[in-house]
Amino acid sequence: MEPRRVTLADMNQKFEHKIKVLFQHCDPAGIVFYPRYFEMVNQTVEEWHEVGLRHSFSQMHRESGYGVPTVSIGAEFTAPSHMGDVLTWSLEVTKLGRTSAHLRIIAVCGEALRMTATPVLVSVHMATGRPVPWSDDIRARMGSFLIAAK
Ligand SMILES: CC(C)(COP(=O)(O)OP(=O)(O)OC[C@H]1O[C@@H](n2cnc3c(N)ncnc32)[C@H](O)[C@@H]1OP(=O)(O)O)[C@@H](O)C(=O)NCCC(=O)NCCSC(=O)c1cc(O)c2ccccc2c1O
Repeated sequence: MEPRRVTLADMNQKFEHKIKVLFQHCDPAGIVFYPRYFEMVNQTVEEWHEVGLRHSFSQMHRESGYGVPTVSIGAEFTAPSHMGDVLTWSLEVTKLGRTSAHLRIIAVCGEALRMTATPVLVSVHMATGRPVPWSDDIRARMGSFLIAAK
């Protein structure tokens, strides 16, 4: 069957979830330590797979036999976060390649931007560690989070 094309009407979805900043995330200065932000970025990617793409990480790794390592990541820390802050994380796809997906993930607290991460994930076959094209199904689901070129 011909894979369904992603149309403009399908695009521009944004995945959102919230993470409360806990004591375990903070350094002695009382602000979120940057490796913890990267864990939250990872958590956002996992939640997106589970809820947004309806293809959980356990399904992907244990049943489908592929993974999505990060080949590149940019990060900008705009303002500090403190214990008790509730961060709203949102994720969009900025580019969908043959085997790669470029993401923009931002964390805000209320209206205030705290961090922006721009990871590039690559679909790899777990047994070989080599890139494999996205399946038509996952490509179509990821396509709905693709932001239209401005
Ligand atoms: C990932 C690799 C196997 C890719 O190998 P290679 O670069 O040789 O492949 P290609 O040249 O064919 O390129 C494939 C594809 O990637 C794009 N690309 C390659 N390099 C870059 C780059 N620097 N920036 C942007 N894009 C790049 C290229 O354009 C191709 O795209 P197409 O769409 O055109 O097909 C190999 O690079 C590799 O194995 N790298 C090491 C990966 C790694 O170890 N990362 C750190 C650890 S990963 C990790 O800890 C991790 C754990 C998790 O639990 C995660 C959970 C959720 C998300 C991420 C997780 C995660 O990253």
